[in-house]
Amino acid sequence: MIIDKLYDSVKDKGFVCVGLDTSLDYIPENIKNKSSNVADIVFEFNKQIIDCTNDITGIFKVQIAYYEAMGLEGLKAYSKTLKYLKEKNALSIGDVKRGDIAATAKEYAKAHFSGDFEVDFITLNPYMGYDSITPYFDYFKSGEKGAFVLLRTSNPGAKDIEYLEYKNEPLYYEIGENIYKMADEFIGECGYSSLGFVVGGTYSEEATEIRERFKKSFFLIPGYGAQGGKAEDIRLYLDDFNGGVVNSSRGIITAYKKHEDGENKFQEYTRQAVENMRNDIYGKK
Ligand SMILES: O=C(O)c1cc(=O)[nH]c(=O)n1[C@@H]1O[C@H](COP(=O)(O)O)[C@@H](O)[C@H]1O
Repeated sequence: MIIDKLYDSVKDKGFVCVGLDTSLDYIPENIKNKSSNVADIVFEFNKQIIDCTNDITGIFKVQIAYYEAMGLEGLKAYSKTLKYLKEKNALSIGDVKRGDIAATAKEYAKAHFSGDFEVDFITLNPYMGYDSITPYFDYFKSGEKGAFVLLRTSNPGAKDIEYLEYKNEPLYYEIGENIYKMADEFIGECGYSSLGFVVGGTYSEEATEIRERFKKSFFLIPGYGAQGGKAEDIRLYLDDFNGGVVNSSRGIITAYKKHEDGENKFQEYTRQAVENMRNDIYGKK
């Protein structure tokens, strides 16, 4: 199961998930000056990040919106980045947050689990119902692919719908419990399922309860860094520093901007940002 690969990767390389949310605004001038082609510039930036962090990064998450916003050139860079990750034996999450009727979902599955945009995991939005999630199951059964379904997100608007009261508790528990049952079919040797959840690291009130109730769920935990998620809160969602990956995007890929000599030492500062994040969450600083 793909989740066993992720579990082993976290064991070897740690729980950090580097987010390649690449906007042209984030790219140092000296990389921009290397080419006039947008796809090449974006890929070169991502490649440099991957090269200097791969040995301390459990998985990379590539947020497709940033690439779509750049049109066809952006999607070329998206595809090239995913191929490069594969070449480097790095695992990938395509952050596509899909959710649609079954017939369309089947096409999304094909689009992101094969071909030009193939990734190991994708993100899914369950709010159109369970028939928007089940069309991906054949890929999970194959053992090759997995997904993270939004459970309780990191944004302030999470309160608007996810927290609506249902059977005396927030609605996301009801959705979570139903998907958790389905996820039982895809449990790997590591004890976690290839169908996991996205849990925002910006809230901690229910962290212990969430970890306890969804014991066999692997979590994608965004919100550290730019969104202010705290190490002590995020730790609660992990299980012995595994069982989840902690994403930071802007906090890592724009870290170099905080230094006067940042452009010249782009890779050094990027790696340092991952190391600092690891140490912070491990409680070493
Ligand atoms: O599914 C996600 O990855 C996600 C869920 C969520 O609840 N909150 C959240 O921020 N994300 C994503 O995680 C990344 C966070 O980026 P930074 O805030 O720059 O670290 C972005 O790619 C978001 O789209």
